[in-house]
Amino acid sequence: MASALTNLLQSLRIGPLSSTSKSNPNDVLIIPKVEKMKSKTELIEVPEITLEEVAQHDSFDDCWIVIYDRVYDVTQFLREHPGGDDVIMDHAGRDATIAFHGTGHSRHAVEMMRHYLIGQLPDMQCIFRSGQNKVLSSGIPD
Ligand code: HEM
Repeated sequence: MASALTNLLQSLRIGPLSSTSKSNPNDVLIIPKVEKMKSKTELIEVPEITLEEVAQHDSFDDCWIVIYDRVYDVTQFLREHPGGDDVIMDHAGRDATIAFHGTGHSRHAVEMMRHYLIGQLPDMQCIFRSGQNKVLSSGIPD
């Protein structure tokens, strides 16, 4: 059981630095910051983008939004969004978390989001995630 858990944590890249020591209290948990999934095995980090920078992208032809402290470029997606472009444009260049959450998007919709992920807010501007990836709401992207 313990090794199954260890394997799971290792496959998620969350685990003690040393794989040889058993439950050393000095082990440090490595928890990845925000990473964009390039393939199943390759993870790359996304850059920090401030709310001020996001605010510069508030038009139909250049639309960024913030959902759960992560920044998405939805310029192309706007046109194909099943809920319509207008509902996203209402939040262009700003935080859209509450509207996104309130709509009750499906798991499929949440998984789609990774395709549009371009960055994350700096820690100082995060309001839904803080510290070691603590999430204050449920049903959000991993
Ligand atoms: C990257 C961001 C977004 C993605 C990938 C996305 C994706 C989707 C998808 C796949 C659907 C179809 C229903 C579902 O599977 O849940 C949907 C519906 C919808 N979305 Fe989004 N969405 C995004 C952002 C937003 C935002 C910011 C709003 C703001 C209000 C919004 C409002 C809606 C609405 C109103 C519907 C229609 C729900 C219905 O007819 O039942 N979406 N979205």
